[in-house]
Amino acid sequence: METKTLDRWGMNLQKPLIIAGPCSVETPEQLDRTVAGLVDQGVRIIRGGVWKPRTRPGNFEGVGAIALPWIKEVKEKYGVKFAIEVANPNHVEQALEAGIDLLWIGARTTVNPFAVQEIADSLKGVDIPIFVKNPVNPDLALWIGALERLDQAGLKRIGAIHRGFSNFNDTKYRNSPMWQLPIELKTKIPNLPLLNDPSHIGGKRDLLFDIAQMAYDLNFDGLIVESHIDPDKAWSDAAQQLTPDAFGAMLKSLKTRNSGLENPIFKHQLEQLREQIDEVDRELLEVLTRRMSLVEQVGEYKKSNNLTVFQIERWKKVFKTRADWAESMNVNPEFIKEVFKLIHTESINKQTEIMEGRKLEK
Ligand SMILES: O=C(O)C(=O)C[C@]1(C(=O)O)C=C[C@@H](O)C=C1
Repeated sequence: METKTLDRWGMNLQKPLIIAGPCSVETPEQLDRTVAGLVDQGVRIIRGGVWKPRTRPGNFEGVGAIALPWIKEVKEKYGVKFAIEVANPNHVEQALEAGIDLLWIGARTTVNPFAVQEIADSLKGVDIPIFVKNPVNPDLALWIGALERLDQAGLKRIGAIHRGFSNFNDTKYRNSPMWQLPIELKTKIPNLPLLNDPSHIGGKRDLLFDIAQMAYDLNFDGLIVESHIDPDKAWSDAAQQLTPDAFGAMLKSLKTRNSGLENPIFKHQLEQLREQIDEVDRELLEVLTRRMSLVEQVGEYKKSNNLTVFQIERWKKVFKTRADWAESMNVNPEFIKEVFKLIHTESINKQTEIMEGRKLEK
């Protein structure tokens, strides 16, 4: 898909692009005071939820279209641009009529191709920047699919927002970052502007800085952050919103990184290290190939002696010892466990092929 990098969006946008504002627009006063605070911190694009899709009914679901004139007012008063979430063509129509500058599609909408297509159709012929949040589930194809629907509708300024993924196992984050997914997205669509949403990943104020710094380290194009003039009294997402002052302080402490290799000395050192990594990776592959050849020999033995492919006692031992070895070598045992789970799955597949005398479908 074709999309323009941020510097070609024609709105004088620079990397890092910063969007901040309340989770929900609540009252004209709350909006005005929050925007005033954020403008003081140098923020030029404000976010604010008008329609809020919530997981369960009975929670505050946004004030709705009555917020649109309030938004118009702060836009004029402070000269800011405004971004809101749209979940259906009706929202799109009202947002465009109200002169909203940027749109985003939320995580609960991205999961539904029917809904995304309807939004894309309602935007045909309209030239407005639009961001797509990742779907709630870690499904890269669904995320890309939503971006492609907008691309096919003719939108040229499309971006993505990484807000983390639902994961019942994760106790630290509200939504697990699963950084490998935005990295894969960027690898597949390098031009795509990619923002990080530390508020929804963290769910708690004190986690935001580390998440945002990680995003900067990974060369994200910017941040979208929830900020409220009085976070503890916020009608939604109270625990994860920052005051404009706290947000300003966070922005100042974040370290931006260079993606290019301007310094020739550093470039040379990096190239040398990369050459060594190439070599080590080749060795790693050779070792894996050797291991797989042994596994295949075990497979032949199991076939002639009619033994099961999966040997639970041996597998438990392999799994435990490798994690212990990792610990003693100062390598993260959780990482090694994941590596060995993958290796074991491949062993099982290879031996099953040997047993059944046929290739398994990939
Ligand atoms: O020890 C075996 O029986 C093997 O086939 C090797 C191996 C492994 O990959 O380490 C593979 C499958 C078994 O479930 C256990 C271990």
